[in-house]
Amino acid sequence: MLHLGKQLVVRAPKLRLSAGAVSGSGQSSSLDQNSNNYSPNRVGPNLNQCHKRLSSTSQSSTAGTMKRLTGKVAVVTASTDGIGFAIAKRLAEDGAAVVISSRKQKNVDSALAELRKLNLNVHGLKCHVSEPEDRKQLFAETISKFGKLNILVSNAATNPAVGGVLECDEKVWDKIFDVNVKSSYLLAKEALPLLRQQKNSSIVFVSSIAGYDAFELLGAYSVSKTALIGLTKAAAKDLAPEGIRVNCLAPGVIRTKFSKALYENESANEAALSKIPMGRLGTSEEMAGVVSFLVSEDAGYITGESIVAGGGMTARL
Ligand SMILES: NC(=O)c1ccc[n+]([C@@H]2O[C@H](COP(=O)([O-])OP(=O)(O)OC[C@H]3O[C@@H](n4cnc5c(N)ncnc54)[C@H](O)[C@@H]3O)[C@@H](O)[C@H]2O)c1
Repeated sequence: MLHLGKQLVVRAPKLRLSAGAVSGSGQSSSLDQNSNNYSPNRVGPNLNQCHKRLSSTSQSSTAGTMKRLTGKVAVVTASTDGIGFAIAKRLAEDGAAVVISSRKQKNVDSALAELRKLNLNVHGLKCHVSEPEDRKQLFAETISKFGKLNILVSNAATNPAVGGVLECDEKVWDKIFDVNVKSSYLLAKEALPLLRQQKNSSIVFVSSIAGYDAFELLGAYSVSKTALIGLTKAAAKDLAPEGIRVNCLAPGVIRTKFSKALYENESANEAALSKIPMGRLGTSEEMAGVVSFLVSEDAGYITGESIVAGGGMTARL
């Protein structure tokens, strides 16, 4: 399966999809329960203390989960829609100040309005990730608005054409690699001096399940996503001694406007679902939850990892 940009392709036996044309031929305590005599007052002081400790641990971890990113500042690219928007929203809900961006100012404005209605602490600007001046401005405004940077999420991606990897036109290849890979590397490189100034900084690259097993009609895109998994590992090793963690999210098939051709077409939808053991598409919010975990201190000992969130699809690889 796969999505991308204006086009979407599901890899299933004899199935081909694109946004424009779809065709395919188918393929309480256990003591409570176990003893009628149980009562906290009758089990002695040690167990009572244990109960108190457990209950205070669970309260504090709940509170920590609710606002686990308080005090952090995050930049999320391509974050006015889809998975990027959900990531920005979730990081802000978890307490971070978040800088959103997109290639179009009007998309930035409407996303900011939506997030601010929720009382979230956000700033936004136009950023085409391949433009050096835009990237420079992204970090400059992050510092002028929020004073620091702790988290970079590189989410922008493109796929201008479908086809097998060796059928890919050189210009298309360059465009895919420029946006998906080179911009991710440059964003990380340019964010690094800022991330180095903070404790517990981290980077998340958004790859794809296609990075593990190329979608046949999205060859170059898939290879670009494989490169991000490699970039994650290489950068993680370099930065681990400094305490900067680098991880990767590899979504499966996620219900965004780019996967519309799937869920709006019955046979395409069925073919896609047959490839997903959980029997449904993922949601942007589920992807955001993984990123929120990866950039939080709950993931403090995790670096160089790519987390597949694909409804069990990798179990079939
Ligand atoms: N939706 C899925 O099924 C799925 C599956 C696997 C991976 N992903 C990845 O998740 C991320 C988000 O995907 P999505 O489904 O929300 O939609 P998407 O894949 O289209 O998101 C990519 C976003 O990047 C933006 N973008 C493209 N070129 C840009 C540039 N030069 N500068 C700035 N922004 C640019 C696009 O406008 C778009 O909003 C992407 O990296 C995508 O490859 C998505």
